[in-house]
Amino acid sequence: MPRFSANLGFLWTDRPLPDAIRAAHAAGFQAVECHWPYDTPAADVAAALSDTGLPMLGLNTVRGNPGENGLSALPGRADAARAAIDQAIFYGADIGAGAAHVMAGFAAGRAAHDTFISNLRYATDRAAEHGMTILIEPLNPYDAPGYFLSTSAQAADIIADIAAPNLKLMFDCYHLQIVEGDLTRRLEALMPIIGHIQFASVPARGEPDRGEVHYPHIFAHLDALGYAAPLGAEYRPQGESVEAGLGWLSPYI
Ligand SMILES: O=C(O)[C@@H](O)C(=O)CO
Ligand SMILES: [Mg+2]
Repeated sequence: MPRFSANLGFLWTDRPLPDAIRAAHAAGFQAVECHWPYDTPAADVAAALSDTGLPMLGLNTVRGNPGENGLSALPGRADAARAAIDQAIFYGADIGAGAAHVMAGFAAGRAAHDTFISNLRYATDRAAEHGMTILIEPLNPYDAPGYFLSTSAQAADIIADIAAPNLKLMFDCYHLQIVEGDLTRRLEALMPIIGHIQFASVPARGEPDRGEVHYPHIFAHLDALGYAAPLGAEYRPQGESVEAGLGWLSPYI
């Protein structure tokens, strides 16, 4: 049976993060994940995770200055990128998070590639000290025009190049349906390097029971492939509340 993680960067954003964790638990999610939890004391997050028994699957490195979307592929910004990596890993270790998503940023070209590789080597080494995984995520060019990492092939090449056992692909079905499609075969092919899977309807990025992707098929197929980790519900609720749109979850709890 598929299991699900509530992405608290998009779900229950109307309340403090510890309360969002409790709401996810009450709704039947089996894990949570977040984007940028840094304004909340780690002890408060850890307490909510302990109270509910939910694991925190991951968090993101900070985006950087206004208008930026990550720092790790930006030439000349290694100090800031590595501070962001350290912050994510230390905060993640304090709350028992399994992974940190290292955000590349808006950049292109050889220097950006080399910078990203260098910062990812740093990140995988630091994360290994805490038993954590580093994730990289291709983003679609409608939501993130100019983002350095935009295809699964580019991510796979980087992962092969670095060859660290704790560097994995964040396969966001929403982004990759837009960029590449063929989700069923692509999930199968990339399974050896996938560290986390996220989903949302396409194109609206809402609940998964609408739009151009038939997620019951994707969820069942992943289950049949033996993928047992919780799948990340990273969507913007389209209705009155998160709870009002959770009909898609009920067959699984
Ligand atoms: O898909 C996304 O946008 C997120 O997973 C993320 O971490 C970058 O904003
Ligand atoms: Mg995502």
